[in-house]
Amino acid sequence: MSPPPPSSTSRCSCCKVSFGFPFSIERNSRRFFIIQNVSKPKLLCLPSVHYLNNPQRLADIPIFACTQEPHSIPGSFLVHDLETVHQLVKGMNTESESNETNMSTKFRFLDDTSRVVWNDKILQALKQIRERTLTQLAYDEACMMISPEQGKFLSFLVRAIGARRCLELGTFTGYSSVCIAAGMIEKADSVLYCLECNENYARMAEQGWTSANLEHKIHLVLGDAGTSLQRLLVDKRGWFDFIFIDADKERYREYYETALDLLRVGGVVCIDDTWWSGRVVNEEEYRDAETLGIRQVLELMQRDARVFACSIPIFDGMAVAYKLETKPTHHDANPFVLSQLLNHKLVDVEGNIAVGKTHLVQGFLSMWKEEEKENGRMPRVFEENPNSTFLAAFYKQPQVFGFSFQMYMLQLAQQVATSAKDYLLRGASSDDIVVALIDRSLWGNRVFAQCNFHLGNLQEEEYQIYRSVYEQVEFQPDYLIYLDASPWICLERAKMRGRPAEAALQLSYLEALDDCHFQQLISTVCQGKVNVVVVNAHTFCTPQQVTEKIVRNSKSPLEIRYEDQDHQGGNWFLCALDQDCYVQMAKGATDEEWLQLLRRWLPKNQPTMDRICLPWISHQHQVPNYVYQAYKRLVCFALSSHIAIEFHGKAT
Ligand SMILES: C[S@@+](CC[C@H](N)C(=O)[O-])C[C@H]1O[C@@H](n2cnc3c(N)ncnc32)[C@H](O)[C@@H]1O
Repeated sequence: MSPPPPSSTSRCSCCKVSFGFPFSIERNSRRFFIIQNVSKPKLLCLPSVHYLNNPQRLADIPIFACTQEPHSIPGSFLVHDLETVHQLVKGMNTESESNETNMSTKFRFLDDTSRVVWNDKILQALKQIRERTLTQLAYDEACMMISPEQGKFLSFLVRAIGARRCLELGTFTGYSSVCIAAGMIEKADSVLYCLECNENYARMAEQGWTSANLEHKIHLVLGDAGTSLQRLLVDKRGWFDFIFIDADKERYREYYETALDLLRVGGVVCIDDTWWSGRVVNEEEYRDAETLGIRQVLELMQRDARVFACSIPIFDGMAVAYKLETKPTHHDANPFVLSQLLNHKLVDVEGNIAVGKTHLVQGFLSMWKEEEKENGRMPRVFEENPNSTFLAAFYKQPQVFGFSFQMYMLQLAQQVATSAKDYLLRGASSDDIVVALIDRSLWGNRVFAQCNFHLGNLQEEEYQIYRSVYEQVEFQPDYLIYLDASPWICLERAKMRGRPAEAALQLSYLEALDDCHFQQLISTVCQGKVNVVVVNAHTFCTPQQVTEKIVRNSKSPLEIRYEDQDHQGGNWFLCALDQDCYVQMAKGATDEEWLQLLRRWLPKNQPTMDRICLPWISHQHQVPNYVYQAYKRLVCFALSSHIAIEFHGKAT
């Protein structure tokens, strides 16, 4: 029998059965073809890669036909020509259905070996999931499942890298999740997080997990995958061994970027449907959001120095990438930041004296050096350079020089702001990279004035004069990068850099400054007019770390809420620590240490931490100094980690 003419559907003249053969790769990405006119429904599985290569030669397409799971079930077999398919459909070839020798020897080999990991319970559960999905859902929906050979491949990958911490985006009715969980090594803390937004699908998946006896390893996270990923980033950065991306294609690039953040070095990310029935390579005809989404992620992976990636021609295509150990380089972090986020922007870097602002802006500059070569122009740093004799005199006799020094600094800060704005204005229509970085601006100037007022270095009338002049200047940066470190650390750094003018710097002054910075930071975040990025600077932070935070903040701004009433839940902080611990935290803890502390106080079963309640404490409250210092660091840690804060007991 000669092959039917190319069309997306054809009807067999003798048996009147409709075949959904994908003659035209552009039109049909379907992978399963149910032949209906037979006693039991049959499944034909056409690996799309074959018709991608040679869509017209149907006789060359291997067609797997079976009653249950293709390739995994005894009795499935390989059909090499259409004639056999026709015979099958007409019931003329029942013999071959039970003839296992017809099965591809390669697939049999895989089946047998995978049995070690996939026990009968798993196989049975997979079969049920596939059947349930095909019978209970519309055909087009059911086609979203990965194929059995992909399932095995996922299971294999997971086992090969010894994955214990896995994540899946897009769970659907549970087929791929069972394959992944089945491949995970058996440890008490092995876990697969499944992100799915459709509750109906998730319930079906849960049935499958229970039948496969895997429910104890799987944690369902219902909701939008993008939002769930942001929550996971709070405390699961670099944590996952394996991530499978199979949710909405439009957002593949975003998912891939976040997945890389969540993945440990040596971890593997796997992306499904990357061939997309050939549409990804047909740019002229296919510009829909899904195809573009897949194309974008592939383009990114091709030039991504963070991974070793490869494309697997299995089913509708998969891309697999292994996360390499990379030193943060100029190349990693900034192309996006430069072109998409910071270009033509005013970026204000703030923080206490000696917290590491200059270190950071210099880091930014060296990161941009390559661009300078290409563009002939480069981001500029603007900073105040006060007269060092005057500065030293102020540190020695703050009450004498307080007002005059503050007004002098205000005038310098205004000049700096004007130059930075001019620079941006001049470069407004330029294609060059134009970023104005300010190493402390009017924002910080105001903090200093307020602090000197509180310390009695400025009189009431003097402070009023300062404020009336200050308020005449309009200044609003696009980004405010706030570096937080304890006053102890700032003092040590000031001593280390050994500027003569700072020789008389006192811890009490740095503490008072820290307090005023903190108050102003909270109120700036609450006002929500400026994009604030908070960074834990207890160790010098790199431009790459800051860049990551900027990217993150641009997607979801920091959040602080107030509750008028005092709330029991917020008081844990005050009774949580012993004195040693407070002192240690007050001096500056790493993000990891803060996380450990917070985890001790969270309900055991809460998988992520995205909001904390805290009592509102200010320097007026009667708490020991070390408690207050630790408290400020904790708040800054939460902001730097994108944990939303609910303050209790503070009037708004
Ligand atoms: C292609 S299917 C996944 C198939 C599944 N991996 C399997 O093999 O059975 C895509 C799934 O992603 C889910 N999904 C789509 N967009 C999502 C989003 N933004 N957040 C969470 N899930 C999403 C859909 O509801 C659907 O269940």
